[in-house]
Formats: sequence, structure tokens, C-alpha cells
Amino acid sequence: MPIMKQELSLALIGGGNMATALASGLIGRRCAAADVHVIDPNVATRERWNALGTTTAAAPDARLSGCRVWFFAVKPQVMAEVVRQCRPWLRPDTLVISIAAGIPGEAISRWLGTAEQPYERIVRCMPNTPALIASGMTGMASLGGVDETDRALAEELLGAVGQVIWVRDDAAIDAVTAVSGSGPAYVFLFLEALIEAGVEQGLTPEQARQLALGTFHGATQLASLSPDSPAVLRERVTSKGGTTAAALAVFQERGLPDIMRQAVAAAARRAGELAREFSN
Ligand SMILES: NC(=O)C1=CN([C@@H]2O[C@H](COP(=O)(O)OP(=O)(O)OC[C@H]3O[C@@H](n4cnc5c(N)ncnc54)[C@H](OP(=O)(O)O)[C@@H]3O)[C@@H](O)[C@H]2O)C=CC1
Ligand SMILES: O=C(O)[C@@H]1CCC=N1
Repeated sequence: MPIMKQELSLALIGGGNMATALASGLIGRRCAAADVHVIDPNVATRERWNALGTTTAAAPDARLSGCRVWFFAVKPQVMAEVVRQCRPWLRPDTLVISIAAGIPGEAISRWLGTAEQPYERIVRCMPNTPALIASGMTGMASLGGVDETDRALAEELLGAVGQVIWVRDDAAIDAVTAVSGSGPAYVFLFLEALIEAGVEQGLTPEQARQLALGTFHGATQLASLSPDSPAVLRERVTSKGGTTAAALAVFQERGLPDIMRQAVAAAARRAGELAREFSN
């Protein structure tokens, strides 16, 4: 069931890049700007939000208790402090959503509750920056206190800026982070390298950019729409003894699959380190 505008009151705690991405999909569609309360210490950031018609504050205040959903979009390094500051205004039906990389839902539930009674109405999720153009990819996991209504609400909120999948548990969010949270940066790096290589072969930077971007767009669309696996689609491009085979031989020889495995493992490992450093 769609969320009615009047029904959704949302607190964005941290008003930076990701909060902006989320709001771009929600304001005017799922909720009114006036029902969004943004907490951010940065004056320029608050002015930007005020111009959109949201309410703002430099620090958590009583207006939080009027918000059904709290969306934490601050850096992992400040999560413990910020979550604890918000705690006095928690209501029994507050749905807490966190996108902070590495920070386990269990830590947030401790900060919001007590050792005896942790607060478990929490969804931990990992969106990505294409959410800015409603093409995001989000993985989500819920803690024990989240019921079907909350799950539907969380899914609808993140679904307003792209696709959503649920993963088995909170720990799997570190893998989501390593694949799709950080993933756009891998794609941009690949694009940068392909454009540079094209220029080296004599194309103008604009031609190389257009060719590289068009190719990524077409290839990902094809992979999305085709029943065939990426491996089969790759084979169809690769004529025996042809140009693609020559290029792929270099990728294999230089160990591209292994580089990808190591890079994704490093990102997941870093998520674990962030948890150890900032979850006490
Ligand atoms: N960028 C990405 O691709 C993704 C990021 N994430 C996660 O999202 C979270 C936010 O990232 P992102 O939006 O990129 O970061 P930003 O730095 O753009 O946004 C964070 C905002 O929080 C503000 N802030 C700092 N301290 C506080 C505080 N005490 N209370 C409220 N707000 C505060 C910052 O202000 P100031 O700038 O003045 O410090 C900034 O405006 C991170 O935890 C990150 O791990 C998740 C998915 C993808
Ligand atoms: O780099 C980071 O830590 C964040 C999380 C995923 C994308 N950006």
C-alpha cells in the first residue's frame, strides 16, 4: 500500500549526499517537504534544506519525537554520539533506518535502548549514489523488532530512489556495501580507464567519453534484460581470433577477476574495521 503524503514524517539525521539523494525521491511524492526535519550542524547545508521547505536544526531536538522514521545518514565515526543524542525523543513506534557503513544494527539497538532491553525497530541498509537519479541499488536487513508494516515502509522509502533487495541478516550488509555501496566507484574507475585508453588510441576525450558511457549503458541494459548470464553475453562479443579475445587475454593475464575479488574483500574488511572502531 503506498504511503500517503500526510502519513509520513521523516527525520534526516545528517543532511549530506545520501540524505539529499533520498529526499530527492521522496519530497513531493511520498511526503511533503514540511514533514521532513533535517538535523545537520553545517549552516550552509541547513540553508540548502530550508530553501526546499524542510524544517532544520543544528542538533537533535524535540521535533524528532514527531517523526515516524529516523533516517541516520551521518559518517560511521559520529554515529554513536549522534544516535545517543537522539535517544530521548525515541517513541515506541519510531522506525530507525541507518545507512552508516560498517555500523551494525546491534550497536544502534544498544545505543537507543538499554543492555536489558535493546531497541530493535531498526533497518540497516546500504544504498548507493545513483539514488541521486532514482537509479540506486539498496540492500536491507532488519532487526527483530521490525514488523511487516515497518519492512514495507522501509522498502517503499528506499524504493523511491531505486531498487531494493532484502538480505539474510545485518552481517550481510557488509557484503552489500562492498559490492553495490562502493560499487559505483569501481564502475567510474573502469570508465575513467577506458576513456583514457581510448584517447591514447587517437579518439578525442569527448568521443572516448561518449563511446565508453554508451557502451556501459548498453551492456548493462542488455545484461539486465537478457535471460543469458554475463559470461554468455561476453562470449557472444568474443569472436575467435578477434579483437575482443586479444583484449580479454590481457585482462585474464593481469588477473582482473582476482583484482576484483581482492578489492571487494578489502571493502568488506574495512566495514568490519569501522564496526570495531566505532561501535562501542
Ligand atoms: N556516499 C556514498 O556513496 C554512500 C554513503 N553511505 C553512508 O552514508 C553516510 C553518509 O554519507 P554521505 O551522505 O556520503 O556523507 P556526507 O558527509 O555527505 O553527509 C553527512 C552529513 O552529516 C553531517 N554531520 C556531521 N556531524 C553531524 C552530527 N553530529 N549530526 C548531524 N549531522 C552531522 C555532515 O556535516 P559536515 O559536512 O559539516 O561534517 C554532513 O552534512 C555514511 O555513514 C556513509 O557510510 C552509504 C551508502 C553510500
Ligand atoms: O566509502 C564509504 O565508506 C561509503 C560506503 C559505501 C560508499 N561509500
